[in-house]
Amino acid sequence: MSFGSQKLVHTDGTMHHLGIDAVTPRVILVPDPQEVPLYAALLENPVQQSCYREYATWRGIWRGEPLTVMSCGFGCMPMAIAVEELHHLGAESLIKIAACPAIQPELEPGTLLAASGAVRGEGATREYIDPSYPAVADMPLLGALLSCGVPDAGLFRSHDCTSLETPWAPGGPARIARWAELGVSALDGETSALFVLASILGMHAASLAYLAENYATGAAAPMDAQARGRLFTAAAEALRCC
Ligand SMILES: O=P(O)(O)O[C@H]1O[C@H](CO)[C@@H](O)[C@H]1O
Ligand SMILES: O=c1cc[nH]c(=O)[nH]1
Repeated sequence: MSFGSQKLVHTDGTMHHLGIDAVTPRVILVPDPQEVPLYAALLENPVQQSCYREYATWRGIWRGEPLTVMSCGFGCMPMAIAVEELHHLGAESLIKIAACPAIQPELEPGTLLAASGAVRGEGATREYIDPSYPAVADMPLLGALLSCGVPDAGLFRSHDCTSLETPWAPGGPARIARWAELGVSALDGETSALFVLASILGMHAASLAYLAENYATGAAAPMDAQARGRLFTAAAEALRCC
């Protein structure tokens, strides 16, 4: 499947936005390029492949298998570009990992939550396909996460207004309460684009959050080296099983 996606490359063969010309079939995506080396340090023989625009790419070995850790930038447009270009390079399975706020009171900060699907509360994916198209996780990859120590899955809301949908923004608590009433568990900025683009391009995608805070209760947990280790290990093991 290509959905009309065009492969845009520089004259040296590297992808127009990612700045790389090859990738492993399995990729872990992290919004912040500065966090990529922290996760890559958990691989054997980590090597930096490229650092271009907001896309930093490292590769290494996880329990005998090649694995890439790459930044996807913040928000749905950079994520959509990343998925398209990874598709052109032959990537097959993608898991995004990030720290996200929970919005249901029973969700404990410090726990992991996988996305079963995502509200398309952003503009990027509407440019690709009608809003009635679902943003859902790849079922085998989601199942692998749940078998690899992730206790639960729920709906994420991916949106373009991170600073407005907080408990301290004017009108923020009401916005959050509305989504909580509709069964949304957590907020993020990229999962809906990951799911929609992966679906239309025939790739496997999942999204995993470390719940660093809970907007409903005010509770928080540190996003530290131990938290990164748990998040990364669950994603790397799930990719290895699929
Ligand atoms: O783990 P970090 O970099 O905080 O990423 C999360 O935080 C961003 C917004 O602040 C979201 O887009 C989400 O994916
Ligand atoms: O919507 C979001 C996404 C990430 N972090 C936040 O605080 N809000």
